[in-house]
Amino acid sequence: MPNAIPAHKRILLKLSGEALMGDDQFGINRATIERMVAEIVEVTKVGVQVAVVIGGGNIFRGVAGGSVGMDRATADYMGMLATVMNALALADAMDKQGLTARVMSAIGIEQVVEPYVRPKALQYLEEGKVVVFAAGTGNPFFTTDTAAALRGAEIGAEVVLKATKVDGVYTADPVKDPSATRYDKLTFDEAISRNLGIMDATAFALCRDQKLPIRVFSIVKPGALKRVVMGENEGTLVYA
Ligand SMILES: Nc1ncnc2c1ncn2[C@@H]1O[C@H](COP(=O)(O)OP(=O)(O)OP(=O)(O)O)[C@@H](O)[C@H]1O
Ligand SMILES: O=c1ccn([C@@H]2O[C@H](COP(=O)(O)O)[C@@H](O)[C@H]2O)c(=O)[nH]1
Repeated sequence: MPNAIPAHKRILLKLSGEALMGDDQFGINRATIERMVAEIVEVTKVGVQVAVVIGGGNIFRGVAGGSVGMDRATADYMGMLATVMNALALADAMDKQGLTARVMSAIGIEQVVEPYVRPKALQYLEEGKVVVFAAGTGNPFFTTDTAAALRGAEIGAEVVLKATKVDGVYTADPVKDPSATRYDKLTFDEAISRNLGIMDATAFALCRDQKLPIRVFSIVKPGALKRVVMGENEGTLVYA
C-alpha cells in the first residue's frame, strides 16, 4: 500500500528548460507546461512546499552564443533572461491551475518580477505559495543546476529533484549511447570522478558539501514527481 505521508516537507525542483519544448524545436509547448504544472499541483496537495528553479535551454544557452563568437558573459546574461521568460510562463500556467506562484529573479528586473530576497522566499513557502527562482545564480559562467543546488541549500530544502528528459543518471549520456545503464544510486564523488554529464560538477560539489541529496528523474513520465515525493524508488539518487 503506498505511503500517504510525503517523504519530504520542502523540495527544490529543478525543471529542465529543454523539456518545456515538448516535441517542438524551440520555446515553450503549452500542453507540456500545463502537464508539468499539473504534476506540481499533485505534490502541493499533499502539503509539500515547492520551490522551482527553471532552466533556459529551450530558448538560449550561453555556450551557444560563445561558440559563434559572442562575448561569453553577455551570452550567459541572455541565457539568464531566457530563464526569466520560462519562469513567467510557468507562474502563469500555475495561476491558471489554481496555484499561487511568486517569481523571484537573481538579476534586477523589478518591473517584471520581484528580486530574490531569501527571507521573503521562505515566507512564501511557509504560506504555501510556489516560489519560482529565475535568472539562475545571477552570475555568468554558471548553470541553473548550480542555481538549484544554491537555492536548495539556502532555503533548507531536503532534496533537489532534477526533473529532466531522461529517467535517471546513466553510465554515459543515454541519448548518445544506447548501451548506457542507469544507476539506482551513486555518491557525489562517483558522479564527479566519472564525469557524468547529467549535471555540472559545480552543482554536484555544492550539494555534496551541504549534504543535500539530488534525485534525477523523468518529468516526461506521468506521476513520477509525486512518486518521488512520496518516497518511492524513482530515477537515481545522488548522495554524500
Ligand atoms: N550520464 C548521463 N546520464 C543521464 N543523462 C545524461 C548523462 N550525460 C548527459 N546526459 C544528458 O543530460 C540531459 C539532461 O540535461 P537537461 O537538459 O535536463 O539539463 P539542463 O542542461 O540543465 O537543461 P536546461 O538547460 O534545458 O534546463 C539529458 O537529456 C541527457 O541527454
Ligand atoms: O547561474 C546561471 C544560470 C544560467 N546561466 C545562463 O543561462 C543559460 C540557461 O541555463 P541552463 O542551466 O543551461 O538551462 C545557461 O546556458 C547560461 O548561459 C548563467 O549564466 N548563470
